[in-house]
Amino acid sequence: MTVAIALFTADLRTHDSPVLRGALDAADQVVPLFVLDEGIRAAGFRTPNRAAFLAGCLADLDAALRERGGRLVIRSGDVVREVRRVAEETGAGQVHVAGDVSAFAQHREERLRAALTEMRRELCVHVDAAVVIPPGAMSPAGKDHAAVFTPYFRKWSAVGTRRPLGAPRRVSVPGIDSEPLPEAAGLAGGPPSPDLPRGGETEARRRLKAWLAGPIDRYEDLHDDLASDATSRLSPYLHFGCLSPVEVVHRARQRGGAGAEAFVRQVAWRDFNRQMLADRPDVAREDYRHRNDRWRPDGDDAEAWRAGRTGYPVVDAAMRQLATEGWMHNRGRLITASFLAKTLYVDWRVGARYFLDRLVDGDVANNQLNWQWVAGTGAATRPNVVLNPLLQAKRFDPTGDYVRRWVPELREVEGSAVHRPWLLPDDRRRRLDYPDPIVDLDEGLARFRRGRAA
Ligand SMILES: Cc1cc2nc3c(=O)[nH]c(=O)nc-3n(C[C@H](O)[C@H](O)[C@H](O)COP(=O)(O)OP(=O)(O)OC[C@H]3O[C@@H](n4cnc5c(N)ncnc54)[C@H](O)[C@@H]3O)c2cc1C
Repeated sequence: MTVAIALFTADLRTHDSPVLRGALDAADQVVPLFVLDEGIRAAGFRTPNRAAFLAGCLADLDAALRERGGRLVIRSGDVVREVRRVAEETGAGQVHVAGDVSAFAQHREERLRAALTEMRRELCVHVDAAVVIPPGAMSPAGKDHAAVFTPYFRKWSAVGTRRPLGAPRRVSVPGIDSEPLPEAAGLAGGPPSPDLPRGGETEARRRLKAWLAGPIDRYEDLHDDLASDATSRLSPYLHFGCLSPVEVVHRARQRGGAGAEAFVRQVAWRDFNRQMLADRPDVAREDYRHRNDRWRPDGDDAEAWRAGRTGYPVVDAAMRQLATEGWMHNRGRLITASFLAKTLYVDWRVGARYFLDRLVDGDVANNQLNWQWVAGTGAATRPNVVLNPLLQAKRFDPTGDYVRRWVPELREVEGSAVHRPWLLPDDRRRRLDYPDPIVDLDEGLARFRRGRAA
């Protein structure tokens, strides 16, 4: 009886899982293993929202494997030590794992290879299943990344993708001890956001099916409209690998139409950011293009921003959406990031850290590089553009419904007047428990230009 280990990392699913399929094809029995590694925890799972979501993903993966006659084996500790132990306990001759270009995963792969070679076992590294087209497939991995999205996307669209794999029918697991499934509270201190989405492949597939059945057709027209909430909300499921991006793109293309095309283009941004980070791991902390900014440090302004009390309703609405759902609309992310980095001229790293702490889809490549894009230190071709929150509100929340949904203090203010509460008659204004703007937009703009020009 031969045994192989399928080591799950950022691919917490049974459908289109090259790792699970590879292990099943190679051996009679498979150990589906997830290691709660100290390194993973330090790298970001300690945040309550992502910890709660991860706990949901693992419970769902275990249930899916049980339906197929197997189960998930959980271990805690150093991933290499635990893989060695499981290989010794079960006599597994191979370990299957997904390729991953992040510095953390590369280090893990090197250590696994060394340990398994010493044990005369084999490490089988599969395609990077977290992206559609892995960084090395269009240009050598870790070299010569594309710095401009449009030509990258043209090339990306021309590369064929592999066909998604189905889920296995049966998974036979050898007798082996497992720790209990982790509880969210045990993974991270502090409660998650109250309206956090539920983690796991089942919920991911339900959402994808519903999305493809109709709403995707409105995506091109409505994806920027804050109140319509007309985006897929698939980002946390893609981040944790509950959904394969290859399958998502494949099915969207099958569906076809302008909405699907616009949606696929957006999914390509994940691959674009990942290939940049693969080549420039320093951009997680350092400017991609250094511009001698005289950033202001964390302080009262940033605190008002975090609390959703800046006095600019559209900014505050988006920050409160983040606090409540652990997720924020992309247009909200653009407005709030521009407000912090350019209007308040606070170091983009302060905002990026807060987003990473709260976002259930928080992801180093997508978060840091989007922050840098907005702050003007990233790949944006117009780095000095400042998003005026009042103009953004007029365009992307013309009725004011998004603000009224998230800022209860302003719920009684009708129409677009909700975006400028300081213009209300004095007696009405006084009755609202809502702050005056913490910054004058023109002064903010002048400060940004002075700082950047210096
Ligand atoms: C300052 C800032 C920080 C961000 N931080 C993150 C982050 O940590 N994690 C994250 O997944 N996305 C991040 N984004 C990108 C984007 O806002 C989210 O991916 C999107 O809002 C998720 O919602 P959705 O699934 O409904 O997206 P949809 O509009 O339905 O898009 C489909 C998918 O495409 C991908 N996508 C869409 N836009 C982008 C983008 N600009 N960059 C990368 N991928 C994209 C996502 O995986 C998304 O699920 C950030 C954007 C900004 C401006």
